[in-house]
Amino acid sequence: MNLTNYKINEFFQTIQGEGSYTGQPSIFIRLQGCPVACSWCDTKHTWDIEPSLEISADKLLAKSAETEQWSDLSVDQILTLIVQQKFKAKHVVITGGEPCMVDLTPLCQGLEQAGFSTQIETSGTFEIRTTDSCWVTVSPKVNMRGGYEILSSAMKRANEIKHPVATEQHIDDLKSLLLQHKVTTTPVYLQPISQKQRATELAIASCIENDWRLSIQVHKYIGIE
Ligand SMILES: C[S@@+](CC[C@H](N)C(=O)[O-])C[C@H]1O[C@@H](n2cnc3c(N)ncnc32)[C@H](O)[C@@H]1O
Ligand SMILES: Nc1nc2[nH]cc(C(=O)O)c2c(=O)[nH]1
Ligand code: SF4
Ligand SMILES: [Mg+2]
Repeated sequence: MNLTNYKINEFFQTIQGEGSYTGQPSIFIRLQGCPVACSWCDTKHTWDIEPSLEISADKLLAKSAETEQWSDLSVDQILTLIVQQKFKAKHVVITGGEPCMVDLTPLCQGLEQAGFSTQIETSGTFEIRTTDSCWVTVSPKVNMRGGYEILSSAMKRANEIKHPVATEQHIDDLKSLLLQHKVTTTPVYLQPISQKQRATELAIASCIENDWRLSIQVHKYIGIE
């Protein structure tokens, strides 16, 4: 029995739309809570953990819109829900919010023992606690509110770095970060912020210039979750 609990904002099956796993059928587990406060964040409804907004697992599954409501579920409950929902995907993406505010090891262990591959999406501002086999996507947030710094251990653990960009400053920030943390072999993706045309053009040009890869949030272009 694994009774570690996680605060979950959303739980759904879709196609991974970002990074190396783009196109992979995936079950998404979106955790509640993030203090990093990126101004352009597309999941601001996950920032606060408001005790009065706790809901049951049934209500979580019935959610049809993005809300700040969350549900407190154990690893065993999560595994049961995956079976009940008849989800077919074999890959699980744990995102947020900032999932690394909590220890993800019990959740990833439980999922991997049940036959799933696991991936986490993180800002790299908290220690990454997960299994060795988990695929870690670090999307560094430089100089965010509260003075969050990217942990050197997160940059080392990253299987891929996915940097949101809209301005030349973001490109310069990324170059400094890669130099500072001596990143040479980890695949680097640029992700245009909010599908903006200028951001996309900048990302394309910078990918070609630096031999980085482009991640365009495919799900937003095709109108899926
Ligand atoms: C919502 S975050 C949650 C996980 C974690 N807090 C993080 O920032 O990596 C998931 C991914 O979406 C990216 N993202 C958030 N808002 C975005 C936006 N408006 N445009 C492009 N990417 C965005 C983040 O950089 C991150 O790679
Ligand atoms: N389809 C889809 N792919 C994604 N990849 C990362 C996402 C995220 O919000 O972390 C995300 C998301 O919200 N939807
Ligand atoms: S770290 Fe992630 S979830 Fe938190 S504000 Fe930034 S993009 Fe949003
Ligand atoms: Mg998203």
